[in-house]
Amino acid sequence: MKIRGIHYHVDVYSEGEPLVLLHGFTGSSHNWKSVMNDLRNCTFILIDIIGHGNTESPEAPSRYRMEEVVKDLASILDEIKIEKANFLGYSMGGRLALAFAATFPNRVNKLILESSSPGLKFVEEREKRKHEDEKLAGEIVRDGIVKFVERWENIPLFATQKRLPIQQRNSIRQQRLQNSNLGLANSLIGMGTGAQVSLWEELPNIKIPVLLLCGELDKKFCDIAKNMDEHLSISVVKQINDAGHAIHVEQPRIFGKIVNEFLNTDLSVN
Ligand SMILES: C=C(O[C@H]1C=C[C@H](C(=O)CCC(=O)O)[C@@H](C(=O)O)[C@@H]1O)C(=O)O
Repeated sequence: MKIRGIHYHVDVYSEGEPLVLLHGFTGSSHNWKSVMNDLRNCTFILIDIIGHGNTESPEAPSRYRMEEVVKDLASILDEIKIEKANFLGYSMGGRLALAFAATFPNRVNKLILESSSPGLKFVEEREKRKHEDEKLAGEIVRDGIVKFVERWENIPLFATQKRLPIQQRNSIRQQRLQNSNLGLANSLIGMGTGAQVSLWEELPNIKIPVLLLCGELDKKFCDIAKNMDEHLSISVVKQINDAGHAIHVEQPRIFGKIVNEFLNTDLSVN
């Protein structure tokens, strides 16, 4: 569908409560197939984020800025005539889901953030990370997608994925390779962790229920989740045992059970 001048790949599977699923950097909506069967009573709204999957990769990095992409999400919901939805975001997708909730608070029922963050709190760390991401973006364009994916799947954050069956690892690799150099590079430049504004200051203003998921073996993002939990109004942290960063990949059954319980529990405050 054409959204604010960009062709977006959006799949909608209708059954119950609307749930927007937002994948991570280098991912696509295909990543969610392994957990959808475990999620009850959901109308799945699967979106390939700009620069990823079968969604267009515009030339201008500025079009990937978080402020632009949250407007895209609002337009997608308008297009499919859904006023309000639950949101589940993994990693980069979680940063996007949180930015959407902060921008359009009346359009989010419940928020699930898997291994994610509100960005970086201090300008010095943002500038440093922005420089690192821009350097990596340049290497993606210079060296090509194959070399980048080989490098990316071997970063320490994904070490636990080496325990996965080789067929599953190959499937993740093939999906990553479907992305374009330009799309991934511009995604890093436009909406990377260093490029986005800090949402730490927004957390106390988020008045909807938030489930913060982290993998026991991903200490960095468990620390971030626990810190976020201290600033959010209605939140809970669930640390999943024997899982790293991509919990929905490494522990899909437990992931589905926890997400189901959260989505199907009435958390309204009297
Ligand atoms: C390496 C760090 O940050 C990157 C890691 C995770 C994020 C992500 O979306 C990865 C998804 C995947 O490949 O499974 C990514 C992002 O949020 O954009 C970060 O760049 C780190 O140590 O912070």
